Amino acid sequence: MATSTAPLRPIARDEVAKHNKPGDIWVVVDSIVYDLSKFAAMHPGGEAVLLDEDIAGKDTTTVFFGLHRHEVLLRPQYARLRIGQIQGEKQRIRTPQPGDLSRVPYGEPTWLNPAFKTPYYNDSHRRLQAEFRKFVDEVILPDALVKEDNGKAPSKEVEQAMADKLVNHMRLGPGKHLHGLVLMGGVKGEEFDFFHEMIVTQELARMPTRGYSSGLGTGVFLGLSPVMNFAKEPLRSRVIDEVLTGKKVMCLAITEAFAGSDVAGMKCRATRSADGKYWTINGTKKWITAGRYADYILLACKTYNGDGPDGQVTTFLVERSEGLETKPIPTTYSAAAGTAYVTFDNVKVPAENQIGPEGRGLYIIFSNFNHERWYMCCAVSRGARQIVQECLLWAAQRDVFGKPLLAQPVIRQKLAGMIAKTEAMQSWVENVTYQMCNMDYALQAKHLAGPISFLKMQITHWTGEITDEAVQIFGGRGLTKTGMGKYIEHYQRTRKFDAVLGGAEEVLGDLGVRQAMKFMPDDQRL
Ligand code: HEM
Repeated sequence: MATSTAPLRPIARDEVAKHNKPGDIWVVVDSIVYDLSKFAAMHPGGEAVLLDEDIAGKDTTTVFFGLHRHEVLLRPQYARLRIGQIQGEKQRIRTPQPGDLSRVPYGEPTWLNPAFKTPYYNDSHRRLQAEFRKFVDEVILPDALVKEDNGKAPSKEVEQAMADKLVNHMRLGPGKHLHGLVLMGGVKGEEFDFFHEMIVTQELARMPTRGYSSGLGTGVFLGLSPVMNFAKEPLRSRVIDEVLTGKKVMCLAITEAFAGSDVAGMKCRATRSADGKYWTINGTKKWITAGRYADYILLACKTYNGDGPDGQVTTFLVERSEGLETKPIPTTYSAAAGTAYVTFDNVKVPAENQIGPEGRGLYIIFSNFNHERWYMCCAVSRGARQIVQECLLWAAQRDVFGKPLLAQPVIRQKLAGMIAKTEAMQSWVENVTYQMCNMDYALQAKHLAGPISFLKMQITHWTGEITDEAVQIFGGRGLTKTGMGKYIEHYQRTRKFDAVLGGAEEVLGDLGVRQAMKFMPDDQRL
């Protein structure tokens, strides 16, 4: 679709050519004639470049797309510069519409390419994907782009719209909480499987707004799962309802300055009151995503004076109350992620807010780790595909040394490696997702902890390599927060989050091998 359907005045190229001097500059971009006479003095790229003899009065389409993203032309303030269209010509460059599938090669996983077959996805997956993509493009993305820049929390309207569309329900994954519900695309809650969940995750991961996306509802599936599986009534139903309907925001607080991957090394502590009616919490938590604006914290800390031995890890639902403070931590992510340093200073928590049995906190936390890591694999592998797409488009539209960048064998070589890794990641994620669909929780815990560890380790490693190559392809633009390479800069700045969070690459590799050794037959020798 063209950038505008409004009829424009037909103008001859000869007429354009006459406007080529200071105070009188016209140019052509994709058949549209722009009058830059007044704008030239305000042009972010300077006035001089527009007065160049190859620019003023000329067709500048190739030069323009070597220097600007297409979206520049769509900004209302620049759309006003249009004065006509070259006689008999049409716009060639389409403006993507909400919900569109990418037509860039490898811009979508193969199951969304009509030429390819898939054993994993059926019509209900396709319906969900189509409706959810449109929803993301129309409702979430505009808010995400603004908030990623200004560092503010996701807007309440977006959170409410997501809740109304049952997105929070879907992000929790398949389960009884979906039964009886009709989800986007008319998908019945009962038929919702891990591929549906993967679609929701991957569609969200298309947004080039990683801080915002992290802050947006991540706490729902990180923090709410333990409440759903281990909390007692009536707390359980109240909190589930409030979080799923968007009334309250939740986060998960495990890591500390004292304990990252070494979860058992935490120092935050809860001491039981003599009458057993409440716990008093003291300590700190660090790198808590969405912590800045969370109403509820699912906290893991060590317990004392309880029924079991002192120093065991127990989980609690902590509500905002006296003595609880959340301070922003500046990270390479946008502040929209709400990353917080949390301090507990004699915070009183009622005994009924204990989640699960005393001393079983590590089990409760670990029980969600496979799902959390698999979620990250789905998201990161989809983000990598966005990087590949940016690079393919850039390499095709950018001219250097008189030819498109793509004409350089070294660039094609880089793209080949990036594409191959992206396809391998998606295929592996789909394979693991298929196993998840066909194993109950116990079998997943037994058989998939290792493969998911390797999957995450390899996906974040490859995505790191893909991002590095992307920066080489974009050059200085890949290090610049605005303009052509802004999304590459964004990914290269934030990519380490995935390699560290949810289990560092090294820890996961080690875990994967140790899990594999559990299955090593003792009756085999070389
Ligand atoms: C419709 C006409 C044009 C508009 C609305 C426009 C707008 C802009 C904007 C908004 C930027 C800031 C960077 C960005 O947001 O991408 C920019 C940068 C720039 N523009 Fe234009 N521009 C126009 C035409 C041209 C043309 C014909 C040239 C030809 C030389 C040009 C050369 C540049 C350069 C060299 C930069 C700096 C790029 C960089 O920093 O990498 N612009 N322009």
